[in-house]
Amino acid sequence: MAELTEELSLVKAEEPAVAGTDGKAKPQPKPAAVSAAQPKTAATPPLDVPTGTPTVIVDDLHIIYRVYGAASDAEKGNAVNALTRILRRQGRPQMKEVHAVKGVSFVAYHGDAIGIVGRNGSGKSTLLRAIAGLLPPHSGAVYTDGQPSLLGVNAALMRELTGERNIVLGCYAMGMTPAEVKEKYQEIVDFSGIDEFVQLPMSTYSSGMGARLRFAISSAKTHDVLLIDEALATGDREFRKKSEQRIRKIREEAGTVFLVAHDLRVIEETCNRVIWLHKGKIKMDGDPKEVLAAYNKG
Ligand SMILES: Nc1ncnc2c1ncn2[C@@H]1O[C@H](COP(=O)(O)OP(=O)(O)OP(=O)(O)O)[C@@H](O)[C@H]1O
Repeated sequence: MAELTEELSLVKAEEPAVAGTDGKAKPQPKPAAVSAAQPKTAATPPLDVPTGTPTVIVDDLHIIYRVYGAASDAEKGNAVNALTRILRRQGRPQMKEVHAVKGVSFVAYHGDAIGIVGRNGSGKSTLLRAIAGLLPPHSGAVYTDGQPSLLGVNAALMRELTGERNIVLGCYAMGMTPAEVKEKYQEIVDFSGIDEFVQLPMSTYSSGMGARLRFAISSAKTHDVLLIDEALATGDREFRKKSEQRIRKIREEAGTVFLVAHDLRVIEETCNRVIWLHKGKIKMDGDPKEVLAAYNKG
């Protein structure tokens, strides 16, 4: 570990607070500046907020994916469609648009842990990626106070490297100094529970072990805005309990946490607020018990 830290001390962290993951948001205005531009409120206003100043403002956000070379069902290749296109002098269908987030607005505050629920394809991951600054809005805007860090199931740890190397690299990627990495190393190993596997390449880990290590690395640092996409879903009960405590600690240290998980228990145990997305729109936003009860009803 000591040699590794030394060896890597030459590596300069250029992108602080990336959570060992994949991105960084655009420059963000301070809450005082943005609070004046209060966005339209969500369908149902949150109940258990605010505990502090706004950290994230999502204002009438629309995200559209453009899939090139894709054809809609109506355009798919058959003789009639091909002939129609020839007669209309149109080329092959080139592009399909997927309107994944449709006019979403809400405000998150310091100390909020917000669960995002919704069916497959409702836009949860897209919304998180947009808050992290990884997807440009088609229209509308996202303002964040502080650096959002996205921890996703596919967070950029390297499978061919050992857990040890990934911990060190991940910590550097989050902007820690060599001394901080040394200090945090054992805590990360202990929290992840991967024990002696830390010396083996991550390609030998089960998906649960990989997810636990990613969460342990990312949460070793205090984040202004931590975005977690399903990372806790593969943990066992004991790990979920530990993660819950850590999320609480991040909230106490004045951060804001967003959590996407299909396991509603994780959301209920961890969050003080839940946003229900349906077909790219907010269907409900408020107290976890109320929103989850309505969501479960369908
Ligand atoms: N890279 C992409 N290119 C084109 N369309 C995409 C892309 N990523 C997501 N989509 C589409 O955007 C919509 C929202 O997807 P998204 O992954 O955000 O939903 P989700 O609620 O996170 O789903 P899940 O619960 O299955 O993870 C879906 O219709 C999906 O097919």
